[in-house]
Amino acid sequence: MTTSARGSAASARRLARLALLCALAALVVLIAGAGLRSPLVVLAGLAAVVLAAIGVWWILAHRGPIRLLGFLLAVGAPIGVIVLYAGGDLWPEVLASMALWGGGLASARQALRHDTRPRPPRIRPSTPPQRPALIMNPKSGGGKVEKFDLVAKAEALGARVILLDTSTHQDVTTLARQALADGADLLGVAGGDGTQALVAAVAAEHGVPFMVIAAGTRNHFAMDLGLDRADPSRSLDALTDGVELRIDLGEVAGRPFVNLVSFGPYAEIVQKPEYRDAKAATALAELPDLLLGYTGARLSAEADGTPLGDPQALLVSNNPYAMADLLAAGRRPRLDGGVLGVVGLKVTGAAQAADLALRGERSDSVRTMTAHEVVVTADGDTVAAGVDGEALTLDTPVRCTIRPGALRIRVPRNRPGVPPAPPTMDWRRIRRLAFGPGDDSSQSDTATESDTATQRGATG
Ligand SMILES: Nc1ncnc2c1ncn2[C@@H]1O[C@H](COP(=O)(O)OP(=O)(O)OP(=O)(O)O)[C@@H](O)[C@H]1O
Repeated sequence: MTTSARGSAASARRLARLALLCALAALVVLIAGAGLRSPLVVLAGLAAVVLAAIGVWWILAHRGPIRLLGFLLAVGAPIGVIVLYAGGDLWPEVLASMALWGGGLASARQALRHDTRPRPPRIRPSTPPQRPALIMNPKSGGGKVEKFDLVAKAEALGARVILLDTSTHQDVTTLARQALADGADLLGVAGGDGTQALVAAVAAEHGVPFMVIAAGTRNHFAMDLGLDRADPSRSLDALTDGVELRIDLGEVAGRPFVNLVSFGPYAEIVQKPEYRDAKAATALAELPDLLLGYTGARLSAEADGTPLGDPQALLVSNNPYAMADLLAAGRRPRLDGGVLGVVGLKVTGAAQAADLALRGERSDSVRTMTAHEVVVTADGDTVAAGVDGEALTLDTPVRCTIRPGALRIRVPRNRPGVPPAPPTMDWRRIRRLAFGPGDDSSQSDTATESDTATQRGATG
């Protein structure tokens, strides 16, 4: 074990012990304050979570009086439990116990982070491009191309800039192919993830490097590449002081994707013409029929031949998302694992909604796996899909595959890097970390010393 790995293991052990201490203190404070009423306090808290989840389900899946009842439950349950604690004069104990429990959770997560060394991507030697061509969308990210003066900065570094004419729909695939025919030796995009995927596919097809300029609104792809999303002009450093990575490219119905394909209610709703003008109202109007299966496509799917049943919603991603993070920022620890991430979700009633609220990703409503091929069928000839944020209608069956290492990607040598994804909570692992024999067989991927050293250099 190296000195830094030993330091990390020691920190993980300290944090795991602190987490257990906080959890124990949370229990002691509660029992000391509430005595025999402690189980009731915990039960009341859990009941509030369950009732609020049922309320949320009724809001989403029903209309009229049941939706109203759902609203009352979702708001009333947390308020009710607060009033109950206040009435029993248990406020200080409950607050202190919750604060300690929160501290315990935070320490536990930190301990797991220290114990997990994500494998850095392998960096390949490469020479700077001589004739880079960058496609820029002046409308992306609310006008970041102009705001960050990207055209002038890129041209000053010797790049040819192709500015999209957003008054009409331009075929970016043809623009990218033309740029290569004109002699470009690197393609890049300052724009949304959908545009990134189309141009990345052309780059992969011709074996030239691709470059991402984080000028979109969400920039999910740029985030998982570890680029600076606050200042897209920093991405241009890849032209002069860059390194090359090899990453995977997803393919759905023969079309490339860099992040995610979604099927189900979300994909159906965003295709409604009225969605652009009234997002929340359209979602609330459409969700009940979609969730209860009265309208919309009934999906069924198979991952590498394993049936996934008939999920209500299905996400297929280019490499799996960190589960603990899926509903938050949505982060993929790596983009070169050579597999698709698959998440199927099925909630058909209030009980399952409550189970999902209590057990999260461990709930029976969630199914996760990795696969090389996912085939999605529906009860119609076509199905709505969101591909890297673009609303599309695809012919069924829809085949999703992955092309491992298909894309050469050039990123700045000095970039913020990918923050480690929040680990899934596992108290048994915390106990082992705190008191088990120290070892270096952590949950890391098998990072080699040289990889780690290169990544440290890469992330500055
Ligand atoms: N190929 C294209 N030709 C012409 N205009 C385009 C093209 N692609 C996108 N646009 C226009 O640019 C706008 C913004 O594009 P895009 O969706 O790529 O960026 P974004 O919304 O900022 O990114 P994100 O995917 O991160 O949300 C679109 O709403 C559309 O008006």
